[in-house]
Amino acid sequence: MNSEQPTYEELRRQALAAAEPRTRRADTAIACDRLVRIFSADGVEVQALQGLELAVERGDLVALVGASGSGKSTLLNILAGLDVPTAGSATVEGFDLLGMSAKDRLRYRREAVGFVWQQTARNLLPFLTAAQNIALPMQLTGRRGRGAAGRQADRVARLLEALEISDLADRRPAELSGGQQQRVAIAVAMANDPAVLLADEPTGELDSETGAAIFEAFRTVNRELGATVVIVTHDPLVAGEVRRTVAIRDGRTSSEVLRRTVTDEHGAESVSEREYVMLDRTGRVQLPHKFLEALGMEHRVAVDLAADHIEVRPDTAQDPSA
Ligand SMILES: Nc1ncnc2c1ncn2[C@@H]1O[C@H](COP(=O)(O)OP(=O)(O)OP(=O)(O)O)[C@@H](O)[C@H]1O
Repeated sequence: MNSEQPTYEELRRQALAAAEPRTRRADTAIACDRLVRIFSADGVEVQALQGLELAVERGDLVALVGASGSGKSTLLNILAGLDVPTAGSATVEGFDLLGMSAKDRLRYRREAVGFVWQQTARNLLPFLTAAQNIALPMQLTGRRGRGAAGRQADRVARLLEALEISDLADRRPAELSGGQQQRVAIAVAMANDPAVLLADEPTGELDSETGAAIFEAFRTVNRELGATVVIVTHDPLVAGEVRRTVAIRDGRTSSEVLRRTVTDEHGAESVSEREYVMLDRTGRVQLPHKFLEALGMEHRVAVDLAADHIEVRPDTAQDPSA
């Protein structure tokens, strides 16, 4: 470093002064830190999650994308309280998903999170009507006493209305289309007013038009009912519609796309998007394959500190032993 370049300490001071205040913990709905899930089957170990880090703010709507087998469903099952991680930490709305007692886990699954599956039939009981399916989770939490039945009926009506299915209240699942079933499923998942709604490929069995309408229903739930929503999807249309898309690669969060609406000087709105790669606590980043390929980078790269960024260059150094 020559004498005109700022020192590390000066850069650190400048960066701290310029940084936005960190998101307060109170605003975080989901926090996963170095999350590991190892499955053992027939003596073979599969590391489905390999130190995954993820923070989701309250009220956010996030899409999780990634190749088949990258760990998306494993993560969602853990967040749903259906599976327990091998190591690391995961907290959702103050519930510690590794340290919960069986009783707390049940309460967590019934009250703190809602879940929508891909298979429309899996979300609903076939012998109950839409309204009865929506009322069931409330009855299971066992809240009784004066006015409980009235409050439940009001909540069912409110959810039917929010999801625009009031006219389907008395139909059984077999009498509903796939898209209508998913709307009812979202209402069921929101019955106990959970803070977090999780969905695994909820539009996977639907045609693209119906899928877009269902995605709009998730938006409604996010906006009008205030739930933090995390959706696993393969659908690029869905992924392209949310403010934040998180990509998972090999059991870790690898990159993120953030979108925001910008208004130009003529008042015209457009969406600008920016891709970020994740930086973990040990300083590891997963650089995009296409960038590495373009510059033929592999194995070893040269890294330099500049005033406001870090430079990564192909390794052109001579091999000292050559
Ligand atoms: N119960 C299990 N037992 C053994 N291995 C498992 C189990 N569940 C998942 N795996 C393995 O963990 C890895 C991650 O699987 P996961 O289902 O989370 O991926 P995914 O990203 O959701 O894939 P897809 O998009 O195909 O659903 C895969 O290699 C999978 O085979």
